Amino acid sequence: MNTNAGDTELSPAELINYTQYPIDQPQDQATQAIIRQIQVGLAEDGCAVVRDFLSPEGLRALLKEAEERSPQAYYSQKKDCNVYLNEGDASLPSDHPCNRFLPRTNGFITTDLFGEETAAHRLYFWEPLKDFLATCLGKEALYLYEDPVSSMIVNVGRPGQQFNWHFDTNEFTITLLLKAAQSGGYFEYVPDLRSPEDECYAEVQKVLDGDRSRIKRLDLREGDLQFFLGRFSLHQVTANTGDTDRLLLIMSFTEKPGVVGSVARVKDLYGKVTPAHYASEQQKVRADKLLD
Ligand SMILES: O=C(O)CCC(=O)C(=O)O
Ligand SMILES: [Fe+2]
Repeated sequence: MNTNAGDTELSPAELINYTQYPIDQPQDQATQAIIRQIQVGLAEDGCAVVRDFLSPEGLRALLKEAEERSPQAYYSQKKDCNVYLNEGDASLPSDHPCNRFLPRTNGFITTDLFGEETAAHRLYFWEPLKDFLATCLGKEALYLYEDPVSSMIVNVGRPGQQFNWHFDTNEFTITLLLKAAQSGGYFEYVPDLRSPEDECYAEVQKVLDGDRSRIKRLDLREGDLQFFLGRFSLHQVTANTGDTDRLLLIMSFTEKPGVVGSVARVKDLYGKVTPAHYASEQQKVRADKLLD
């Protein structure tokens, strides 16, 4: 029984636009076509959008859950962040990307606020979704991001709020836009700005210095699914210039099992850490040696 929605509980397949995207049937022609579309998008610019991925009922249920929880969103005390969302590096010059701090004012509804009874939880833990994403990425398997605070979250962008240029900890993210900003609140990104082998500091610096030549802006609409490689593509959300909140559901996946965010980053962004964060600090699992 769904105690939140007060109406019939929707199955994961009912949350999505299943007729168009029967993703639990990998051999279906429609699924094959959408996999190809995503693969082309990812290869061309590290990002792909699936229009109207959510069913109208699914969008309604997920939005309702997010709106109910948005008063509990966490807003960091620290408002100036670098692209690595870490403390910076005093041994480097002040204009080095590690020491360039920009305003970040958005908030997050964290994973722990979405119990097992929620539609968001059901969708995130739906095995066919994970398998579908792995196929799109040409990987044998994909793993849920095991961070108990930030694996599946909602980014809340109130009027005036923004999220600075940054890289994610986890490799793959899907986002579902639940409520668009009336104006502003654009997702902008630079595909593949860094690679697992190279931080590409000079290229990061150019973006921070205002070079927009490599920047792409996404046309994302409510109910769309965005497929994104956030560990390698620098990205930001521009200021919400409308009068209503922008709400975006984020589900994260990793290449290796057992990835958990760093204590400092998670505490700062999401306001809480768990014993799992401290445990993973001793034995950090990452598929590369990049900063996060
Ligand atoms: O809100 C968005 O579109 C992206 C949020 C994001 O980049 C993040 O939470 O790491
Ligand atoms: Fe991000």
